[in-house]
Amino acid sequence: MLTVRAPATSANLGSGFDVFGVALERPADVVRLEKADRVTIEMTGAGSQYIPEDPDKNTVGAVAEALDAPARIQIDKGVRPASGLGSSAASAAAAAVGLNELYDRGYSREELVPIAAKGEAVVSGDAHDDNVAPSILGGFTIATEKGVTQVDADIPLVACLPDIVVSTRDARNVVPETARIDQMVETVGNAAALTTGMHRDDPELVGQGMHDTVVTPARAKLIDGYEQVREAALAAGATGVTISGAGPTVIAACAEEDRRKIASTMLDAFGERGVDARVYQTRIGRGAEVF
Ligand SMILES: Nc1ncnc2c1ncn2[C@@H]1O[C@H](COP(=O)(O)OP(=O)(O)OP(=O)(O)O)[C@@H](O)[C@H]1O
Ligand SMILES: N[C@@H](CCO)C(=O)O
Repeated sequence: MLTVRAPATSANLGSGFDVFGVALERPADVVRLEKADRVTIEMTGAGSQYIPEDPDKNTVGAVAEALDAPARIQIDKGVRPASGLGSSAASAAAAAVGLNELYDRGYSREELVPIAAKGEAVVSGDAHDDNVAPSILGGFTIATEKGVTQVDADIPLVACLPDIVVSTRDARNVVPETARIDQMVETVGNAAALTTGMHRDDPELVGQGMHDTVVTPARAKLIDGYEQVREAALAAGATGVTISGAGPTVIAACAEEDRRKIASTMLDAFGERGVDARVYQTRIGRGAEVF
């Protein structure tokens, strides 16, 4: 029996739609695996009642098939599904790292990223790397068609998850098909600022680079209270605020000393809209760990 802890992740970070991602120190999925004749899946934890245990419908099933690694897989969800915190990716990342070790397949962490992404294809129809890459590698990741670049970074974050469900499929349907040239120029500048900020562990620059006028405004309409929560977090000292992944989690970058105040302010702002929420005071963290 092998145990893997794979972290939640936040994709996009505003200016890096389908490209940027970060691993969060918490929450995380904990997955236990042991060799078996066929794949079986048992789910417990946050939102597990909504997740199919059928290997054809669960992200870990596709990973086990890709690695030709049948196993009894027990998943304890720390990351609620349809959260924007890479819930489906955390399980897939844990399965890829764990089954690779259990069956001694010999893949590097980088090579496991596209394998784990096959699990993501099961739920969103597309094999995105931007959640599985940070969940496997940790830190800040840049996923392009050429592969993944990873940077260790240390930025305090607040992730506020409202009691709203946004599926990745629905959130992808509202993404505009085109952008104006001035929006493209702004996005390139912000993405460059954010990347530099990650290299320097600079929350100011990272927050500045999270601004996005293309995808985020379209998706914000799916999250009741988004604008109010964003404004409240900025007023409490957040250096940048955006939608985490496909939402509904709202994520803020900040200095360490402002994190607690920002967290309670975001909860209050959702509360004022009558929306229950929970908040994670977290930071950029490590990738999947095997115990
Ligand atoms: N192991 C798994 N863990 C979580 N969700 C799973 C798993 N396997 C299949 N699913 C399905 O995936 C869907 C959730 O994935 P989705 O991509 O919409 O959300 P997310 O992973 O939390 O968010 P995001 O990718 O935006 O960060 C749900 O329909 C859920 O039933
Ligand atoms: N980049 C993806 C992340 C969710 O899988 C999106 O925002 O749709």
